[in-house]
Formats: sequence, structure tokens, C-alpha cells
Amino acid sequence: MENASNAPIPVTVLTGFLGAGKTTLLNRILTTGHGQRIAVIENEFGPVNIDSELLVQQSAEVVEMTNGCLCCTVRGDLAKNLIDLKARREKGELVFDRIVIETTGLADPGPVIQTFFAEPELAQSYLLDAVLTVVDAVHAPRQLDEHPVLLKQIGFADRLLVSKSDGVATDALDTLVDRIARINPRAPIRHLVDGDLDIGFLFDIRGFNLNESLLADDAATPRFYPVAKGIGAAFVRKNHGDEIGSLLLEHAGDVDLDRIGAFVQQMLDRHGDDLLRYKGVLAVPEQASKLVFQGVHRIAGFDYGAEWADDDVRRSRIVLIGRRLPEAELRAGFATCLLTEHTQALTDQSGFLVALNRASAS
Ligand SMILES: Nc1nc2c(ncn2[C@@H]2O[C@H](COP(=O)(O)OP(=O)(O)OP(=O)(O)O)[C@@H](O)[C@H]2O)c(=O)[nH]1
Repeated sequence: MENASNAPIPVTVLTGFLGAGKTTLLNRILTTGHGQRIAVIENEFGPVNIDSELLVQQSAEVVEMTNGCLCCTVRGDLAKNLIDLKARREKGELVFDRIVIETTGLADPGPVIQTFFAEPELAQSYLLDAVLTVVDAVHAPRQLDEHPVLLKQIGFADRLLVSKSDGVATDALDTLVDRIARINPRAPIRHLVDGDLDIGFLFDIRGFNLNESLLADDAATPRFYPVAKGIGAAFVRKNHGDEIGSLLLEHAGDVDLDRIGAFVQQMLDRHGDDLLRYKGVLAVPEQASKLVFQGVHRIAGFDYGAEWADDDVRRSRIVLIGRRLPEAELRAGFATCLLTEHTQALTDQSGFLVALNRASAS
């Protein structure tokens, strides 16, 4: 069997707190007949990699990383491993269609995600498809209170997968699902139950691609929970005491290109550390296409996407998922960018792109 084209290799990051059920899910992925050949990168916190012992050997290659936590000390090793896997694939030594990285339960997925955008060689060879986060229905309520890293794992997710729901009463499960939906309303939630695995729900999500469906109003996208006015503490109160939550900035119309560029730049400068994921679809004057952007911390990507259809209502939306976001400040900043029918539109389009370029580079 041969490797497919030179197209970028899709990568899935599988995360979740200690014991959540990541390896169990990965084994199910590896043994389900979807026809995709998968290489696995396993990271274990500590000197011995137990997880790789537990994995069924269906994957093309299991790379073990045991020198420390993937999120901090071995990011360079992750890049090296990925480059090495690609080289061996090109030589025909390894055959695989995609990679799954299973992070340790203690890992903040942020630096792992950033690796794909910060390293030019990786950005060319790999396509970060999605972050899948397994949430343990039995233990998550307590873990959420005690381990902020789980909030981050949920906040970064493109898909939330609730394991062990068989061990929890319906009421408690509903409360948990509501809580994680408040932390990350962008990621559809499914329960991991025995039986068929819906691989279409897990793979080829293209969660980091820039396209106009970033904020689609489809049924799979749960509700947003705009937080109350005020900063910090109010944000946390509205989000059930969780420090990480979401904020939707929305305007039924166009935004001024220069001003929204300055707003986004300032937001990333001030709050980039606390912004886990953000996505925006904007209408800008005299532009038939949607301006889309998305990012992780201070690494932002932006482009013009599809054109507004004739029956589309032009509107501008930004969803932010982050830690203790200062809602009043962000709403006020966004409000300065809004154009109404009576506002003179500015046509210089360079401001936004330059501003975002600067923000991405910083
Ligand atoms: N009842 C039940 N048990 C599960 C489920 N998923 C996983 N488990 C059990 O939970 C335990 C931990 O599962 P793992 O798959 O090893 O979890 P992990 O996230 O890989 O664990 P670490 O790598 O240690 O962080 C195992 O005993 C699994 O059998 C589930 O959906 N229901």
C-alpha cells in the first residue's frame, strides 16, 4: 500500500483528564473498520509509557514520548517526531493517512496546537484537523472544580466526548453536559457509548480551517451563553463558577475594517494568554466575501471566504472562548467597530490585515 498524495497529513489531538477514557477511545478508533491508516503519538507523563502498552497494535506506528509533559518540555520533540514520521512516510518506510496525538491527562493542549502553526515545516506538511476532548462523566464535576487544565482541554475542543455516562444518573449527566456546553458552546457534544463509533463525528472536521461555516447556525452547534455585563467575577458567576467560558459578540450588519482590526489586535495583545479559541465571520463594507478569522492565543489566521449569498443577512459575529474574559471591555470595544446604515463605510482594507499580521507575529 502506498501513501496518498503530498496533501497535508491530517492530525487529531486527543485530550482529556487523567483516566477519562482517551486510550479506550483510541483503541476503538484503531479497531473500527473505517479504512484509514493511523499513526499514533503517545505522550505519558513520567518515565514509563503505559498507554502505548495498552494500545492495540493496529496503527502504522506508535511513537512514545516519555520525557515529560507534551505541553511544555517536549514541544520540540513533538515537532521532531512529526518531521521524522513525514520523512519515513515519504521514503515509503511507513504508510499512514493520518496521525492521532494522545496527550497526557495533565496537558494543556494550547502549546501542542500552537506547534502546528508556529513551525513552518509542520504548517506545510500537516493539517491540524481537530481537538477531541474526552470528559469523564463520573469524575469531571469534581475535576472541573479542582483542575483548571480540564477547563482548558474543554475550551480548546472541536468535539466533546462524554465517557462513562453509563455510571451516572440522568440528572447529574444533564448538569454536566450543561456545564461543559457553557464552557465551550462551539463544540458539539456526544456520549461515548458501546457499539458503533461515528468516525465522521471525529475525523475530517477541519476545525482550524478558515471558512465561512466557522460559526454556522447548524443543528450540531449548541447554543451560546453570552455572559453578563461586568468583568472577571461576573463572567465566572455566569459560567457556573468556571473560569473558562464563552462570549459571543454579534452585530446585525457590517463592521468597520480598520476599527475591527485595531480591536482584534488590542484584544490579542491584552488577552491573548487567556483566549483559548476564537472565531469570527465578519461583513465588511464593499466586500462581497465574508471576512473570516480564527486563532489560538495570539496566533491568528484570516482570509476572505465565500461570498454572502443573495438571501444571506449580512452580519458580523465573533465567538471567544477564554479565561475570565472582561466582557464589558470586549463588548465596548466591539461596539466601536459597528457600522449602521447611517455610518460612512471605510474602504481601505489593509488595516485589518496589517493589524492581524502584527498580532499573529507578536
Ligand atoms: N464504565 C466505563 N468505563 C470506561 C469508559 N471509558 C473508559 N473507561 C475505563 O476508564 C479507565 C481509564 O480509561 P483509559 O482509556 O485508560 O483512560 P485514559 O484517559 O487513557 O487514561 P490516562 O492515559 O491514564 O490519562 C479504564 O479502566 C477504562 O476501562 C466508559 O465509557 N465507561
